[in-house]
Amino acid sequence: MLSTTNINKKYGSHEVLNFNEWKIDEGIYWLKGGNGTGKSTLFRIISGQIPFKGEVNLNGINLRKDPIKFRSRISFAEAEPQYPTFVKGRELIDFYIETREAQRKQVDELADYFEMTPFLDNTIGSYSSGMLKKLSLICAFIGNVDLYILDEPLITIDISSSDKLYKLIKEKALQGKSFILSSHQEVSNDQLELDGVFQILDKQVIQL
Ligand SMILES: Nc1ncnc2c1ncn2[C@@H]1O[C@H](COP(=O)(O)OP(=O)(O)OP(=O)(O)O)[C@@H](O)[C@H]1O
Repeated sequence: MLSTTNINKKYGSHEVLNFNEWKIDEGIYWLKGGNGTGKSTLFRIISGQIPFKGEVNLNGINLRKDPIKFRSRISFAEAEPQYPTFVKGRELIDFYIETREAQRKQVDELADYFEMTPFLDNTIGSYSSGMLKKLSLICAFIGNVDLYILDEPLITIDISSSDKLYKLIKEKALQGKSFILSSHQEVSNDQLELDGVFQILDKQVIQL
């Protein structure tokens, strides 16, 4: 479903990633790695957010040749989401509904599911860090994509929200959707049945 070849990423002269091949089939994957090893960088590369050397393909769609189509098949939730503080939650969600051509009913259900509906008419600047994270997760689940990339989805959200997130991931996986998530917290098989665990080590993605 996702394949990468000859990936090289440098910030100035600082080389962060350098590997030949990394592929995943449909499924749920956990990407591990210590602080600063390059997880967010890899996520930004495979979701088409930053320049890099190499090739990325998703279900036959090449990121360089068909960037708009490629991005329409991926959802990326940043580890530390940043939005303009004066924007209301609902306005951000409306933007996603429009750009992702999603059904409002599906989104209303998602907002209810994560108990965010009462806060959607407040500005994002008034949100707690957990509320902000939940809003970013709701946005990531808006629309219909093939691959969800969730960078540290568990940070700042409470246990009940984590359980809800696991449940949602399982439901989507049953519908054929794939997930790559990073987490410094252990992801056990009771919480989520993983199809693979990877780690970034010495600029390479290795399977554990
Ligand atoms: N925009 C940037 N400009 C310069 N260096 C960067 C930039 N983004 C990341 N880096 C550097 O690239 C390396 C990898 O950072 P990255 O954020 O990808 O790591 P990470 O594995 O996600 O870390 P963490 O677990 O701490 O979130 C770090 O050394 C970081 O300082």
